[in-house]
Amino acid sequence: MREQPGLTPAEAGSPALERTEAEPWPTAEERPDQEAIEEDDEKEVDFSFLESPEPLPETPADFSFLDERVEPVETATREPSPEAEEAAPDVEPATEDDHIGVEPTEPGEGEDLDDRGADFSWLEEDLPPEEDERAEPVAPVVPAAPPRAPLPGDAGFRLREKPAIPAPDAPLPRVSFVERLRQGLSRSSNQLSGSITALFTKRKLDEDTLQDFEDILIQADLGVETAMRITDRLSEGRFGKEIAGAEVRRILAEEIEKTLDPVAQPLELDLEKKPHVILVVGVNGTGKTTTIGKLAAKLTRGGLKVTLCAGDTFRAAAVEQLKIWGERTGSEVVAKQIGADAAGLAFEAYDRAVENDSDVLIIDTAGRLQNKAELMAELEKINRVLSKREPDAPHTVLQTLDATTGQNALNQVEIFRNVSGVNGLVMTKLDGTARGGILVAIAAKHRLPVYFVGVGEGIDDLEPFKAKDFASAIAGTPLN
Ligand SMILES: Nc1nc2c(ncn2[C@@H]2O[C@H](COP(=O)(O)OP(=O)(O)OP(=O)(O)O)[C@@H](O)[C@H]2O)c(=O)[nH]1
Repeated sequence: MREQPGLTPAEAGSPALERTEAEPWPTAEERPDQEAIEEDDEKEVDFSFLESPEPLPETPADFSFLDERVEPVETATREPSPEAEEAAPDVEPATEDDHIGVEPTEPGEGEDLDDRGADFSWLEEDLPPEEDERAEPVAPVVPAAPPRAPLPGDAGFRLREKPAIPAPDAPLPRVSFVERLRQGLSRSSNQLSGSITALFTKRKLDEDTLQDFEDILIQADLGVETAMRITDRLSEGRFGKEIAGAEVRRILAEEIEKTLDPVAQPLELDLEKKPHVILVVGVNGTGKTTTIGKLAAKLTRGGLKVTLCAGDTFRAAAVEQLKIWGERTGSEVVAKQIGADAAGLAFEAYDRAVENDSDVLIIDTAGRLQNKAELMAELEKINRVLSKREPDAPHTVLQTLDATTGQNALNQVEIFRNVSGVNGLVMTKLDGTARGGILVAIAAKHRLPVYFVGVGEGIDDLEPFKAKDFASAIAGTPLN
């Protein structure tokens, strides 16, 4: 379009204002309103007309096209074949009795389900295994889109590529217990490995090195006795020679395994004397109740019947916690109100376990009372009372030890062993502790069986204790 001086672009684009060559544009003088237009442009635009109450001028609408005759389009119809006529049943028109269009039922109307004695037993039936019997889903049939012609490279466009959708995370494979033990003990082993590497890099095995090595082992909670034995073993035939860190770790693992091997035993159940009674003792917070739950899970999964006794009548939460474990494992829980006599409760629980034909009775106990003497008196009394029912009961007195407490655990075994005749240990919280070495010191000193180790709070986080796995996890050597 030709340039049109004196007009705003909007006006210039308006067909009403276009002129031909033959009809030249008027000059400013010829257009007296031009000034006014320019003035108006500078002013604020007045949209008040939009709100004007005046009605729009009515132009009579032309609907005459509706009266025009439209020629019918001829369509081909097909008469039913005589065979089809014969086969098709006669369909009567619907009557009111056909109930086409269902009346909504008012709440409360209709049949009374209770009166009919409806059978809901199917609700309790086990669901069939989903995987095997599920029908293959039928994929919807979607017509394939016609292939799109590629845009020419010089067309000035580029098709935006859809960002790649990351594949959903594959379910994490269940980490083996050994792996979890290694992860759990990695703080303990990293500390030890780091010190060993730093000590033995380009250094001959002399008195000072051996002394430093012994100190490292003691700091790792392995105990003086074990530390001295490992140091002696290391110096045999190697004194005055260079030794690699890997070789030191291998010897360390071997010696730890030697110490732990005699105590890594399974918990033996004598079901000739049903119920086998396990009394669980230990300082509060060391994981007694949690360990009882995990043990009950293992036993019930193994097909044994278990009764639990909430003998920690000092702490309400412990009773509740045990009840939850009872529900989870399908074990009956014998409990009483807070402050009840724990020995009396253990006695009743024993009778209940006999009545309900339990294979195993596990008794929880308090870890803390008003004072230590009171706690010890209570534990002694539980033993006494139980032995009235069955001379060998409790058959197992299991002490839980918290791996994070380090050297303290040694003293705890000493005390509980004397008072309640501990004859087996479970070390809990080996996940994430830097003090896992304490188990070696306890094994060396007390020589009590270590039945299980705990590496977490979950139901499956308790595993039989294996000397080789533990030794290689602490020493940081590969498992072979
Ligand atoms: N990380 C970890 N936590 C654990 C483990 N075992 C127990 N716990 C946690 O330690 C805490 C104390 O455990 P409890 O089972 O209540 O200990 P308790 O000895 O019965 O305590 P009291 O009833 O106070 O005597 C809880 O939070 C447990 O979940 C374990 O192996 N690893």
